[in-house]
Amino acid sequence: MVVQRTPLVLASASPRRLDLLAQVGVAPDRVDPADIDETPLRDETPRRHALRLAVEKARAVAPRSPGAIVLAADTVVAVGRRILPKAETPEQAARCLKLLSGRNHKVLTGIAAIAPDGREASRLVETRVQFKHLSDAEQADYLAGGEWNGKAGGYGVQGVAGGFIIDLHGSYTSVVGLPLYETLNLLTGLGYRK
Ligand SMILES: Cc1cn([C@H]2C[C@H](O)[C@@H](COP(=O)(O)OP(=O)(O)OP(=O)(O)O)O2)c(=O)[nH]c1=O
Repeated sequence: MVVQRTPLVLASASPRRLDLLAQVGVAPDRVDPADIDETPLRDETPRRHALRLAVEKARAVAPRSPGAIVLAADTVVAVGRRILPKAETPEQAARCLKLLSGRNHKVLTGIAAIAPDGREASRLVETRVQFKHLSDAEQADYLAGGEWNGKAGGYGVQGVAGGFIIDLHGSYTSVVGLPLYETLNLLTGLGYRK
């Protein structure tokens, strides 16, 4: 008897998430980004926000992917209780860099998966990141480079900003957008086989 493997759908538009899965030999059968409202709720903590959005993204895509496991994630950068935006303009990125310069922040990534039988699993992964002090010239150079575009908190640890980081406690892959250890556990728990 041939046992069919369950297809995997990645509910994300982030090329980083696809690359991270490829790094561990997971190739989604389909990529189907979720289009949901990502505005934080009033008084929502960064942890709750990242987890809620990951679950909502997975739930948005699951109805159009019968028979598949649907995987989604959400990454948020937070200073204290303050959620930084996903930078879409140089002004937003500049405000983020100023705030992150010379201090600690947290990167919260929520991951969620839904199995074909409707079972749901989710996790929240927290990483503490310490940035060095960034001079005005360093901030201007980084902004000119454009790597901040579309990234939570206006930076990408996998690029030039990797050189800003004094200390990182937690999951590096979670900061890039998908915590691989926890994601593999989640998928395996729902019956996914490579
Ligand atoms: C902090 C940080 C974030 N990021 C990225 C990961 C995510 O793509 C993005 C956070 O936005 P998300 O809303 O988590 O993801 P997305 O909008 O890119 O894709 P989708 O919602 O469809 O899944 O920031 C990095 O690439 N490097 C980093 O160091």
